[in-house]
Amino acid sequence: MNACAPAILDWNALDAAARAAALARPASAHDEALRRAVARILAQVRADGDHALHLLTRRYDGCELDALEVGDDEWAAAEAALPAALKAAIGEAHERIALFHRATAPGPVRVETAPGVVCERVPRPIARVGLYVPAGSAPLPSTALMLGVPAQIAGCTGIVLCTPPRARDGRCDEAVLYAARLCGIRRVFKLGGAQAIAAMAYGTASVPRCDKLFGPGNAWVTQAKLQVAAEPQGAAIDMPAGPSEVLAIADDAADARFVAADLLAQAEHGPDSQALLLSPQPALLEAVAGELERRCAALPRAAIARAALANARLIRTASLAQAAEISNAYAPEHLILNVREPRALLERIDAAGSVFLGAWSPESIGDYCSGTNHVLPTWGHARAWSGLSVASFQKQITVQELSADGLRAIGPCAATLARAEALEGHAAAVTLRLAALEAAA
Ligand SMILES: NC(=O)c1ccc[n+]([C@@H]2O[C@H](COP(=O)([O-])OP(=O)(O)OC[C@H]3O[C@@H](n4cnc5c(N)ncnc54)[C@H](O)[C@@H]3O)[C@@H](O)[C@H]2O)c1
Ligand SMILES: N[C@H](CO)Cc1c[nH]c[nH+]1
Ligand SMILES: [Zn+2]
Repeated sequence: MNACAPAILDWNALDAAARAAALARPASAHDEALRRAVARILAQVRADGDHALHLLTRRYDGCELDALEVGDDEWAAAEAALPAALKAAIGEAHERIALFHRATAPGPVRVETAPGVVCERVPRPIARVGLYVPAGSAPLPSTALMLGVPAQIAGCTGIVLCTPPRARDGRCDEAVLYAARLCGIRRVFKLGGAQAIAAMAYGTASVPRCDKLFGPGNAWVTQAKLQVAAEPQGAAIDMPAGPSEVLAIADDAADARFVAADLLAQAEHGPDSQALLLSPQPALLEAVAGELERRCAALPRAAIARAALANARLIRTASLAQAAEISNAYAPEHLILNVREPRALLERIDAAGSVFLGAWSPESIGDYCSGTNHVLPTWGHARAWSGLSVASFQKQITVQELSADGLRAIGPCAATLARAEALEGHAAAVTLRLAALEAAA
């Protein structure tokens, strides 16, 4: 019996309820008990500031901190301790991520919409941004790059980063610190979970208050971000980036080992990760089930992957086109098109955080170093949200400038529309000037 591999479902034999169940996500980040517990943590930090942060860090991260902020000696020790090969890999990934993010950064736009009427859009960095780098089950220095690089390119000046400290020595992961420094980040706080989000949203004596919070995390982090964003005057958030998800579509050309490895790569993130495979090929589905079983057991994080595979689905579809339809309905964070003609299938895709085309584009490469961002919408939010980019760290301000001729040309249009809305004051701001121009002519 398969301890890891989920059963194979035939989509066209499922009724509507079974189909909905097959695409349902684990409700970890939206559980009512969690919601209440997170609200308590937020209130505690709001009321007691640093004192609450010390207490919550002792309770949830198992360490007693002298100072919440990483000091000079810890920065230096991290730099000294990191192996050269890891520093080089972080540097190499940084370069490619920066290359892609610079190329996709919005620049200023200027359009003359009528003679004498100039409209512009100018990007401005968000001043104070708060980045969250997960480190509960494993520190993720790659996430420090995915947050730090676009923040740096956007020109944000007040960057704060929070990441949970290690229980054994109360220090932050060395690679996270190294990646942060490479992105020009100088203020890192040893805080995790909902308390880190509260600290950055409200500010405390030690932690500066931020205008917008970024980064993925577990259910505590995601729920805390949703709650602070819903408060009046609360910090904005990037997106609800919760437990990792992958959906693969594969045909008979796919290597079952590659497909299974891609599913397990996301399953090992956490017990609430979700992995789906859609294929019209029963033989491939069977082979992937076998590979999942074999490979899951061999992973160091087998227990986590096994728990996540309880949420996994292997689904037989009538065709690749039907697989694309199901994928669009699910809107996965990561979509792998491991098929003979991935570009053709991509044409049918309209909702996914990031797409990986063909046999040689493993999802893990996007997690680390292809150049795209790995902070992506989960939970179906890819229907309406995009992954992080430089634009996420900016505001886009529009500007207009009219010459006298420009106002003469388009002023009557505005006055007519204003009167249609019974806003005579709006119309007067235009017609007064038009009259002044006529008088001066
Ligand atoms: N969507 C994305 O772009 C993306 C990217 C990377 C990682 N992820 C996800 O991020 C998550 C990382 O989770 P993690 O747990 O490893 O690290 P984490 O840093 O998100 O969470 C650890 C913190 O959770 C808090 N916590 C844990 N148990 C608690 C409890 N019982 N009560 C209150 N607080 C508690 C602690 O304060 C701890 O510091 C995974 O789910 C992974 O899938 C998503
Ligand atoms: N797959 C994660 C996003 O869902 C990102 C990540 C970081 N490290 C490895 N993977
Ligand atoms: Zn990953």
